[in-house]
Amino acid sequence: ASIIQYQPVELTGNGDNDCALLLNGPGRSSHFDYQYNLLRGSTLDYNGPHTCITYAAVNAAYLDARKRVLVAQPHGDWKAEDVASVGELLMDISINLARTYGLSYEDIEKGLPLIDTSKTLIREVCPPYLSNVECRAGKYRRLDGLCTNLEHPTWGATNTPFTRLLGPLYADGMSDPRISLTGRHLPGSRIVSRTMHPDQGFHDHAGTVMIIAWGQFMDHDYTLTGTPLDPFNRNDPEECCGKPQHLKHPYCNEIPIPDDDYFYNHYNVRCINFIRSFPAARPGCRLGSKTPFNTLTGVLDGNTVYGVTEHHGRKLREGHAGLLRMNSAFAEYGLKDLLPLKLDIPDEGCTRPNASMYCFEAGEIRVNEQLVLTVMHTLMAREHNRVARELALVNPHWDDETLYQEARRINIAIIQHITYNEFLPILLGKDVMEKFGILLHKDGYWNGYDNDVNPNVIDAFAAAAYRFGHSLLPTAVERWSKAHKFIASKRLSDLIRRPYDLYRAGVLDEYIMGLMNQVAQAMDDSITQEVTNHLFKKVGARFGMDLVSFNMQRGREFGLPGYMEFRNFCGLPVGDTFEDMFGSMPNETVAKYASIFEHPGDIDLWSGGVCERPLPGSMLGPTFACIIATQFSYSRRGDRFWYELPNQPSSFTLEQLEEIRKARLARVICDNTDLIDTIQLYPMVLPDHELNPRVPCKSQVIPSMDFSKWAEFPHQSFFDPLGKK
Ligand code: HEM
Repeated sequence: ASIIQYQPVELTGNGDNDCALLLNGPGRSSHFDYQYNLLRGSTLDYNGPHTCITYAAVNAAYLDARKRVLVAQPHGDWKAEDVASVGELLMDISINLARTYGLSYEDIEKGLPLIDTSKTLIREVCPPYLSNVECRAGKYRRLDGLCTNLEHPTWGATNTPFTRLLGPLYADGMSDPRISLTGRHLPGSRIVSRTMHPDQGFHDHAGTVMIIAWGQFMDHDYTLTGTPLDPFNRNDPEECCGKPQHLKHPYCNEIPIPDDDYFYNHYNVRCINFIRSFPAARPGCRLGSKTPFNTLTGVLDGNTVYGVTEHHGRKLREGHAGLLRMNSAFAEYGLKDLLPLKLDIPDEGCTRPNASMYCFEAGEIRVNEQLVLTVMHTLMAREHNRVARELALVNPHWDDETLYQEARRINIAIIQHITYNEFLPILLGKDVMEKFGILLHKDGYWNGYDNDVNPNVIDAFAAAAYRFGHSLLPTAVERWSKAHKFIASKRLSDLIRRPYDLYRAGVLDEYIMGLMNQVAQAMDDSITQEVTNHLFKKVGARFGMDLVSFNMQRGREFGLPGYMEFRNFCGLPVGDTFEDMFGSMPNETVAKYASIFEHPGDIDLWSGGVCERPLPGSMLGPTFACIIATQFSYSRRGDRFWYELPNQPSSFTLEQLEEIRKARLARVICDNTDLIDTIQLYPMVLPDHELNPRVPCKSQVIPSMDFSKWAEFPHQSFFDPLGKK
């Protein structure tokens, strides 16, 4: 096979008939042949004459696409739907060129993105944040993540494409959801869900529900896929099932439910609504196949607390003393504040029993997805205000902005430290962390920032691997007393989008006590029916939706290749037959796969990943461990604001860094709750007399940070020993 070479062409005269892209061979097919996906271009014969795609051809495709696609050109912030309109236009142009020139898989994936579209009419509509951002190195990171990397301003920023670990597998080579390697349909997502992921309820041996809470809180720091939303209540549109084609939402990709479904057939449910993701506009508005995009930042930057736009960020602030706005509902009892009420668009992500009940507002829109998550948001918002007050004591001359930014910088460092110091060692285990270079330094600076690492979220992380948490979900969530005694529990589905228990004084602390004392479900193929049959159940309804089906449907519509390809990427043994899988998962699991899939290469990544046997010392099997560790490595090495770094405007002093290293989740809980006075050292693991003892909050076994290390001598003009000013 010949080596494929693409030649992006340097324009000097910018003539319309100059080549924008030279293909080393002729066009091969006038339609997208799924075979090309399978062959991935590797055995194609490229011995023909060169094919030249001219700037004139790109411009013609652009003008043609503009007739079909209405492109948004907002003056202020670019919202996901605005970006998507440009994404749709770019897809239309790419499809047009692919058809005209009969482009192969390889041409679409590697050739089209080489065209410099800033030399075409496309530049008229390219969002400014994707085409020309000037960065200056400052002390504080931007909320939208732009300029995290000074040379590549969009790396890690909001509303930019997910990173592909492997080239996508779309049925049409461009955007249609993946189909079987045989060219036929895959088994429906619900069939995979009910066959492979029934509710068996095994428990983990040591991990507490706090892992789930922190895990989901981290997920919401990382990833929220851009999808169309209902313009009124900002929830997923429900315009797929049962609608005639012409009334369906254009992004519908509904999930059929077989007639014989053991659960949904009782309620005559034959279909579950599902909406596809938006197409991204790539940086520089480059062409290519559909890539979904992330509306959050790829770095860990506490957007859960602070938001990702200036407008939202401002709204969350009190406006003085660097504080975040809170709701002092229990001030009369001397109890700590709750998050503020979500008053605008109150139904967004919130199931309200009546018009006088409100959910909560925080930096991330899914704060009310389930009560336990709301609890974590409350803790970290309280922590911000606690840090801001401490800083004000040592620096009374600091204004609102300085206090806010400094408290934010410290709070983000605390989140990063707890994640890598307490959460990842339990999730991945020390061996995996060592292998992927993500063990923290114990002292001194860590000088590992790498300008060439893009911290954007990996597609397979968002659409599959980091959804491992769905396997840990319990059927009921428990409340415990401060004396570590069980009080009561509530069904998980009754807490999803219904965080109202928190309006009862003292209950937040009881949930936190529960999080630390209740054991999580095992990380395995079994998933609670609370989310496979009852997800987002409406008030009074007896059934809901299926999260496991969503995971599969999302992976397919993202164009994620199958589980086997990711094993291969991770250097793990792969095979062409089901028997080849016996080593990595139980025999019965393999047999069940063989009963529904035609080819082992078709198995969905999320499904295969949760079925793998965990690695020693880890909660995860090798494929998920590899994808998740890769992401956490990118997010550290690609973050110019990472808290351990030296020599950056944002760097802490060594003394301050030593204080940040004292941060512990147990201390955050002790400092930001009302009743809790004893706690195990590592709240994500069950208490144990020897390994994880309970200690009093006031004991210095759980150290506190010393904020005097942030004391700054007032600037000369503030300092007036004679008291004349
Ligand atoms: C009761 C708890 C939870 C509920 C109700 C829930 C529900 C959901 C839903 C509805 C989606 C969107 C599915 C789609 O349309 O593709 C989702 C996505 C996701 N979930 Fe969960 N989830 C929960 C817990 C968790 C946990 C504990 C983790 C991780 C530790 C997690 C990780 C993710 C990730 C990474 C995504 C993809 C986000 C995106 O890019 O849009 N979830 N979850």
